[in-house]
Amino acid sequence: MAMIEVRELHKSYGGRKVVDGVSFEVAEGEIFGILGPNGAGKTTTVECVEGLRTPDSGTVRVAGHDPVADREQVTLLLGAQLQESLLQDKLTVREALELYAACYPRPADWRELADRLGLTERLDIRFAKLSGGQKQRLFIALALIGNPRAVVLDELTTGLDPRARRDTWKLVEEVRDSGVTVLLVSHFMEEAQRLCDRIAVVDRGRITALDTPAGLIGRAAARTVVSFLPSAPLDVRALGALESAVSVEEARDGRITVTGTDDTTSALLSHLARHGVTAHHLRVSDATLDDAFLDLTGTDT
Ligand SMILES: Nc1ncnc2c1ncn2[C@@H]1O[C@H](COP(=O)(O)OP(=O)(O)OP(=O)(O)O)[C@@H](O)[C@H]1O
Repeated sequence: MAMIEVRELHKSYGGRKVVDGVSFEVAEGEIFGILGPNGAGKTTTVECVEGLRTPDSGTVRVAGHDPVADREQVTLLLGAQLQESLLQDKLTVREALELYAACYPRPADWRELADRLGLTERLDIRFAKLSGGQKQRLFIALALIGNPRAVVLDELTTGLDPRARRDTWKLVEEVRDSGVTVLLVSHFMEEAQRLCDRIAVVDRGRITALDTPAGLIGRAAARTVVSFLPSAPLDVRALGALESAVSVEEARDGRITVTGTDDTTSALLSHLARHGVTAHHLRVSDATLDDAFLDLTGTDT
């Protein structure tokens, strides 16, 4: 049985479809990502999974339970990351952990959890005085305090500096390694690529692709990115006509970037040789999840 199952989920606000037939399953022990541009319907989808919103139609199951009808059961099975506004500024880390632990019949040992999440030194610090990274660590601790089998983490690293973001990613991996299934909402490509076993790309309320990060990248039309500084002026438009070329850009410093497939790279090198142009500072790289995302949604994040 899947840990989380969503079938044909529909939700509208004021007649506007926000979630339009979303279906996916999250297997036990998986980190499953929901990735999409702002307003795509990601939060609405996971709030239906958490039982915070009632779907207009479709079914949602968490370990076989309906989040609306079996609210109490699902609250015990599924930990949810709090929104910042729900914690009082004056509450200390210790008070928050004790308070939330008291809400569950079989809570985790909050001292152990604080230790795992690097919060032991911060126990007497008030919430308002914590750094962004420390707040997020506290939210992860609170999501895990009821010993859930799965957690929903929504835009966990938004607003964090790169270092704190990487530390948080490590924690999410540790959470998965401890046997907890993770449903992660993100609009950071790098985050999804690094953490997720599978990703559903959501655009305007629909899933446009569902695959492993490598599968999504492979599916994108553009797979190879070549950039170079030409030794002599080049007709940039002619490069756009090369086999399977998807885009050609010329930067202000004269660097040209051609996106396409391996065939485009071969055609480009032959083209340069024919025109007696040398490619200085040549870089060839595989497309990233960013490129795949643009292909699959037609939008940037
Ligand atoms: N309670 C509500 N009433 C009306 N419209 C809403 C409500 N909640 C969300 N919306 C709208 O529904 C759309 C989808 O919102 P949602 O938060 O699910 O998207 P999202 O993909 O999580 O976006 P973001 O990354 O910006 O959080 C947005 O246009 C949002 O303004």
